[in-house]
Amino acid sequence: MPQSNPAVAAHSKSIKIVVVGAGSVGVTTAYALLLSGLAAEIVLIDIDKNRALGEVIDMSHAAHFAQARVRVGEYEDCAGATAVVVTAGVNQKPGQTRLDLIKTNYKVFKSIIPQIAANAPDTILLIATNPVDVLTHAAHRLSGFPVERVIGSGTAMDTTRFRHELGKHFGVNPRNVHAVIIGEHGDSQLPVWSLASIAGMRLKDYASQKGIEYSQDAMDECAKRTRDAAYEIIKKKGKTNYGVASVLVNILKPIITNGDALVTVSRVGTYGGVEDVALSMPCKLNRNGAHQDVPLLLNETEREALRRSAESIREVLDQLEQD
Ligand SMILES: NC(=O)C1=CN([C@@H]2O[C@H](COP(=O)(O)OP(=O)(O)OC[C@H]3O[C@@H](n4cnc5c(N)ncnc54)[C@H](O)[C@@H]3O)[C@@H](O)[C@H]2O)C=CC1
Ligand SMILES: CC(=O)C(=O)O
Repeated sequence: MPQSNPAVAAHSKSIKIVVVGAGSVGVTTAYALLLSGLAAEIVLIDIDKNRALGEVIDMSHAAHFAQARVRVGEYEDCAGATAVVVTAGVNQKPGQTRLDLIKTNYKVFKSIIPQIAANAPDTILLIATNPVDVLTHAAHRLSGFPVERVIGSGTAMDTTRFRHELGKHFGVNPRNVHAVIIGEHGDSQLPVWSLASIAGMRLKDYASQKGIEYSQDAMDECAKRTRDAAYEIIKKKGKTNYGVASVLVNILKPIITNGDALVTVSRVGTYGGVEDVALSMPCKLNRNGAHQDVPLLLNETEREALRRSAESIREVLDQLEQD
């Protein structure tokens, strides 16, 4: 339902958000955004104009119960957008990794990112298309935008899943679990166990205080279910959409409201000594984009895992740059 918070409503009056890609992720995001009340205007762009139009007609009937206008657009309509969410491209088939999508989706990005940048030179790009880290890097290069204004949804999705798993395990609301997944939104992601806490206590201490059994095996199982969640969902229903749509709206919210929220998103930088790659660390999000002013105190094992994650992304980028 529309937001009743007056501060959010005041921000939202002039907010236009463009969603490129009116497939499953794009329309679920547009719908979640519509119901959030965060935007006054939502524009859908897709190479398949008929598909986008059908979605818009359907969603305009939902807009009746919200406070935003939804319409089909062209790249010229990106002008004045606070953010452009990019969800265009192919998704994984059962058994495929996210990195398997790179060739096809890089081609898609070469056709769409320059058009967005030409029409909306001051906007923020929010990338969801996979492999999201490699494509966040590509979008930075193809747009010429500063790194702060090219944000990949990254491990915001995995962090949400991780908190869900830990919340179930410890019997608390996931919002009260302070734990992050960093690195690649993919197989080399890593949980930051050394900083995970509930009610200000390390997980082991919380378990002991509550008389809950604690084992590293059970924790590793939570991390494994997090890492493999997309594979499992895709095997069963062919795609993922609700989780990512909510995560994208949660990233858009502090951008729209200048909220300074800390979210694990992907951004180009130097990680574990590996230069010029995009991967996720907690960033402060506001109207100017994603800011990496939250240095994590990782232990030696985590620093090494982060370096390996960064190197695996760098290898794909090197390959892409050679092709
Ligand atoms: N970052 C994340 O956490 C997640 C990312 N994804 C990724 O999002 C992407 C989209 O997934 P779905 O929506 O399920 O796919 P989909 O196939 O339902 O939709 C993709 C849409 O992109 C459009 N498209 C393709 N080429 C285009 C172009 N050149 N210009 C404009 N539109 C174009 C298609 O017409 C289609 O409507 C995939 O890469 C998927 O892996 C999916 C879920 C989570
Ligand atoms: C498909 C994907 O990247 C996800 O659901 O995490």
